[in-house]
Amino acid sequence: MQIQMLGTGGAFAKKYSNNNALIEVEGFKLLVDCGITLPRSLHDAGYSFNDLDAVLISHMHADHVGGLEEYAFQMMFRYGKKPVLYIADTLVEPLWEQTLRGGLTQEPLNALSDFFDVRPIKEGESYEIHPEIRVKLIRTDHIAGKLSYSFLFNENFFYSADMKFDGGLLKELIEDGVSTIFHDCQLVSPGVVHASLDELLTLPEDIQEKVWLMHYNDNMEEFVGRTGKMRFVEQFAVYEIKT
Ligand SMILES: Nc1ccn([C@@H]2O[C@@H]3COP(=O)(O)O[C@H]3[C@H]2O)c(=O)n1
Ligand SMILES: [Zn+2]
Ligand SMILES: [Zn+2]
Repeated sequence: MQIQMLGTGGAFAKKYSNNNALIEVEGFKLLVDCGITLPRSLHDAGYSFNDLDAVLISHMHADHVGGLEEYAFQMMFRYGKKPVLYIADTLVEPLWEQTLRGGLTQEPLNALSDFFDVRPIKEGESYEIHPEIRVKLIRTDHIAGKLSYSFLFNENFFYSADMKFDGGLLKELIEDGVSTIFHDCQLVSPGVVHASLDELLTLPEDIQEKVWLMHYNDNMEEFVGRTGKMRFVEQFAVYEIKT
């Protein structure tokens, strides 16, 4: 599968767009998270919302869901379609009640399912999004009292939601055959609600070799050469992931 980051920035980054991605297999395009800057970054990458086949959501922060209102409106009023939305079953209600309802509600439209073809998925179960794209949600720790789910694609590509450092999970994933990890990274410690670079540098080198850093702040260039064996993912570059 191919992955192109439409943005690689942290929530407050201005040089880099929100940390959202496009996964593509055989022409099928899966958007991974849809933040505030996504409508612009999707356009800059040469795509329209109508080019997307589905969206997958990790958690309720605006850099991950803030572009969904425009996605819904464009699909309804410009293209006359309901986009397919994969989301944890536990986040379906919060996405509507706490995030989208204010902007999208209009008589007689007053439910998430009026705008999206909602496909709720359960943590820990494998789902086929496309014959060549399977996803499993792994609940990972981000903010107290807030659910957040990282993604395991095709049993061997781990894409972190925003998450605190969890070295035990990363070691387990590698033991289970994961060969590529895209991980959020707070460059300056403490990480607080993200994995910090210092924490990620405590990983053994054979794991670091498999780690690509994303969701970074505008000072990323100061850290080039200071990330051990880990590499930065670059906005708009296309990466081929062997799965
Ligand atoms: N307890 C919190 C909550 C949030 N934040 C910051 O707000 C951002 C929201 O998007 P994010 O990408 O999860 O990153 C969060 C922190 O920068 C934070 O630093 N501490
Ligand atoms: Zn974020
Ligand atoms: Zn977050």
